Amino acid sequence: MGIKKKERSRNLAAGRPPTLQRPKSISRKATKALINSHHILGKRKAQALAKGNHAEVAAINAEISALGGLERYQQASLQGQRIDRGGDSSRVLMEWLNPVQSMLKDLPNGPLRMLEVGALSTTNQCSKSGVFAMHRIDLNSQGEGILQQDFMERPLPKDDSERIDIISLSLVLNFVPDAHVRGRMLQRTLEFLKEPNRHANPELNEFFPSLFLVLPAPCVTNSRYMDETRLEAIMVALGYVKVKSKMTQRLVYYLWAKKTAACDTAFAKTQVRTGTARNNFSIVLRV
Ligand SMILES: C[S@@+](CC[C@H](N)C(=O)[O-])C[C@H]1O[C@@H](n2cnc3c(N)ncnc32)[C@H](O)[C@@H]1O
Repeated sequence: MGIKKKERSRNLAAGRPPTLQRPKSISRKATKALINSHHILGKRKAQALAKGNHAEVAAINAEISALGGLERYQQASLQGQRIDRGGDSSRVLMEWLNPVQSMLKDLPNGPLRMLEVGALSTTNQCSKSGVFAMHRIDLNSQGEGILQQDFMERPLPKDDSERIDIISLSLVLNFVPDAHVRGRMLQRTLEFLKEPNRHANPELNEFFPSLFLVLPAPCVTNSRYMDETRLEAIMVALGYVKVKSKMTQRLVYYLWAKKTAACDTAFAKTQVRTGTARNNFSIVLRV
């Protein structure tokens, strides 16, 4: 009996598609180091590209490949989503949406549409909740249910049926190496979201249409060019209002509701803090 059981589970595992296999576990320290190395190489590559230095770009690409490429980076990121390492970030979003979850299950025009940019899994909390029609994209799809697509190249919605109720940018903006592209990415979210105040229920209008944004906490707590005040000023200029926020030692989470049209305010890379042990995370907005 026992032998049969063992065989059955081995067979199941053997038949599992490779994309659904758990990545080999690496230590927290090694995960962090690998992710940091990728971010540094990404930044250097963006600088080399801006200078038109093709030899340097090729050298950096080789370094990225030697680290296992985007694939290995994504595996390291998935490690960070493990329950014992804090769980996936959409858990926080679903907690925030608790007061309206029952309403979301029974909407007259069907489920709200969620676009998850930088999706690594189809089984995180927002997917499992069953309250959203999920649309997942990533530069490098990890498998079925995730479309391989660059958000910056995603075709714009033709009509309201293609517009989105909530976009998730969880640990994506910090992955983008260029501050101008980060700004454009935030501006671009507006082009995909539905118009505000479309629901009969005011509680739903409070939460949607919206952007769920997650960043490593040091992007706002320890950057020379970014703090909470500046991030909020940028988001308000885009027409967003902060509905929820939460900071842990590692991450900062926000839910921003789209409320008004964006205004013509530009944000340059301006120093907001001094000090040597700081990072250079910034977002530049051009109008
Ligand atoms: C650190 S992982 C974040 C994964 C997951 N969202 C999380 O919260 O753990 C960043 C992911 O964003 C993806 N990404 C970065 N820029 C993107 C873009 N322009 N369009 C689509 N995906 C993008 C990368 O390919 C990578 O898989």
